[in-house]
Amino acid sequence: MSPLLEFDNITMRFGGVTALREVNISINEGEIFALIGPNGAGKTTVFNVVTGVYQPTEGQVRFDGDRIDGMKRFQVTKRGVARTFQNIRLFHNMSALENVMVGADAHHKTGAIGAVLGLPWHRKEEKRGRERARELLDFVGIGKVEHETAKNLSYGDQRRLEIARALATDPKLLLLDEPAAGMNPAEKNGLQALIRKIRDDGRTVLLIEHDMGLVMHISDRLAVLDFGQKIAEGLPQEVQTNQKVIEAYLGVSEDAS
Ligand SMILES: Nc1ncnc2c1ncn2[C@@H]1O[C@H](COP(=O)(O)OP(=O)(O)OP(=O)(O)O)[C@@H](O)[C@H]1O
Repeated sequence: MSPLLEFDNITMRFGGVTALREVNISINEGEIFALIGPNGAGKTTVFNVVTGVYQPTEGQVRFDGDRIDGMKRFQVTKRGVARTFQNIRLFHNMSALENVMVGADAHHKTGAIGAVLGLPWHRKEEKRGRERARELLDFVGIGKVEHETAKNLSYGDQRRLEIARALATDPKLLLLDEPAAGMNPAEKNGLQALIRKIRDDGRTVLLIEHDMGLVMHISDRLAVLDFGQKIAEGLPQEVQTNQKVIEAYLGVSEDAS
């Protein structure tokens, strides 16, 4: 089986800063794959390279068999990649339902003209969009608050809403940037179940997460970045006992032992 996402020797430089150095990552369809590493290791840069925010300085990114490095963000979205952000980015004064409907707009066929003229095709599409948004809110477990303004939702529900909005583009690959940040233990358990449900629904999940309990529990495989380099990759139990990883996290230099 060919991988869904491949990072082939990716280097990303910002002036004098090398955020990623010759990184190779290969993620299979249907996996829950985690990216971990200390602050500033390059994790968010990986997301930004995948989603077309940055064009890598060197290397290629392949998604579903095609090169996507150099594509614009909306092109990458259309190919089937969606993401959430470290800091929640919702339309705070819109309802939960509206937030998800906006997320689905990337896939609508009729544009502004259809909306202004009230064309039947557009009305049909809007109705379908509303139904789909409802399904997604139910799927992530917040169907009951569809009319609630986003800013009035609990923190955990806002995170779920962000996920629903990302799912509205019907992605093959969902990127989650620190989805458990700021969650209490009950919310984290719920999130874990939701991530599994997303995978069981036929999607692939790539997540950045600092909560090691969650990562070790939920990931099929993970990769560890440190100062822009991949220092380890494998099953959770393999990575957990890897000496390089332990040193990166504890900040022990190689010649200190
Ligand atoms: N647009 C940019 N311009 C300059 N430097 C950048 C830019 N984006 C990232 N960097 C640098 O690249 C390095 C990696 O940053 P990145 O945000 O990817 O790390 P991270 O692992 O996501 O960190 P954190 O866990 O703190 O979010 C850092 O040194 C950062 O300052």
